[in-house]
Amino acid sequence: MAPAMAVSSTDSFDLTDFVINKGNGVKGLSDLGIKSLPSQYIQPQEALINIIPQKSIPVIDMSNWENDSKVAESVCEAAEEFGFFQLVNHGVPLEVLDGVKDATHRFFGLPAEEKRKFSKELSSTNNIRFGTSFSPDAEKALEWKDYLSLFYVSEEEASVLWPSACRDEVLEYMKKSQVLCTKLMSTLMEKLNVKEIDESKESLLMGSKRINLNYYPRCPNPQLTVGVGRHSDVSSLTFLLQDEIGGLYVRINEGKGDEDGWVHVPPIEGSLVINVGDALQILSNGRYKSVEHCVIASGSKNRISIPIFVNPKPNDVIGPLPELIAAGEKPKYKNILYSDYVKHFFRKAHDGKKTVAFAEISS
Ligand SMILES: CC(C)(COP(=O)(O)OP(=O)(O)OC[C@H]1O[C@@H](n2cnc3c(N)ncnc32)[C@H](O)[C@@H]1OP(=O)(O)O)[C@@H](O)C(=O)NCCC(=O)NCCSC(=O)/C=C/c1ccc(O)cc1
Ligand SMILES: O=C(O)CCC(=O)C(=O)O
Ligand SMILES: [Fe+2]
Repeated sequence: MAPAMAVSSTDSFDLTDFVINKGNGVKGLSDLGIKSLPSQYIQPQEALINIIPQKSIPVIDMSNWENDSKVAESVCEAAEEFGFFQLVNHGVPLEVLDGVKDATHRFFGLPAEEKRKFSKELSSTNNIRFGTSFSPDAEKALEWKDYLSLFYVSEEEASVLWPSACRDEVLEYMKKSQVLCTKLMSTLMEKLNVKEIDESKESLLMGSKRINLNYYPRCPNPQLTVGVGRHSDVSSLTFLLQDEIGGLYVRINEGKGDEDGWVHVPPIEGSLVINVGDALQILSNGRYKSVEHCVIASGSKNRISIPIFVNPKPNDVIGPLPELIAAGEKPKYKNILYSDYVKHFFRKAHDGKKTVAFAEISS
């Protein structure tokens, strides 16, 4: 449980009650105009990062996708080498991206009592969760982020249960990004000699979707905390839309001495950031790598981001694809029920790339 706290100026203030139970979130704290960071948000030194300013992740222009096979080649290379890249001219209309960003601001602008209706405690379904930090019960230090997480089941369910402040725009964004998703998955599979995405592959690669609306309000001491701690996603692929503020960092050359460090993912108007998640790392037997990333807090601006996590279905068993094993590869991962993998991820605080060890075959 997050420790009970006292804001230095108001000793009787119960932070857990205000932020978590009452649904004010860190946005509520920021809106109070607090001048210093409450102690619960102070992260240990190792959570803070060594930044390499001269390096970056690839930016790929997809305008020539149909006529130039080099574009698809760059996507596969970026997924193998970096696990993270940005796409421009990707075909998802810019109005749709703007629409979902506006809708995110609209949702977080609602009064706390309205947002709290979607909290774990009050929501009528586990498929919708408004919350703060990542896993407050498991964390030694809290993260400076509020979120709304929506697990997609059907249009019908969404139209009844999702918040009306953002529902239509979120659904439109999910729908309009589907073509891009299928294109990227087919290309990544072709490179592994998996020629056809049949029904069972479609399920493993993109059988379920979760979309998060993330809100990182202005923070009084941004360098002492994090927006999101170091983690890799448990998805197969993540499509991330960020606003113009910046703050997302990706780890490159993990474990390679001086080269090991973090690079910024600069906001590019109209772009989408794509990253490989643990499920695709496991399915590809390590060929595509999920990569650690984190978000630093901003001292001056309220930032939003909107990841679509494209995942296996919760009841799928994931493991290295049979085509790879048939071609003689030694499996690096066990077969594991995807929902068990995700529960393992959600049960602990963010801890870099450690989740994937849950599926590794020990040598
Ligand atoms: C196992 C799931 C996740 C939940 O199943 P459930 O048993 O019906 O639901 P529960 O509400 O009992 O959730 C179990 C636990 O998971 C956690 N959890 C349940 N959703 C959530 C939730 N959106 N948020 C953060 N905890 C949650 C939460 O800890 C919760 O415990 P508790 O708080 O005690 O109820 C199930 O939906 C499932 O298998 N989903 C598969 C598809 C899926 O969601 N994949 C995850 C893609 S998300 C991803 O790649 C990255 C996400 C991410 C997110 C935040 C970050 O900072 C960084 C990364
Ligand atoms: O806000 C961002 O840029 C990234 C968020 C993220 O990594 C996540 O939600 O998994
Ligand atoms: Fe992430």
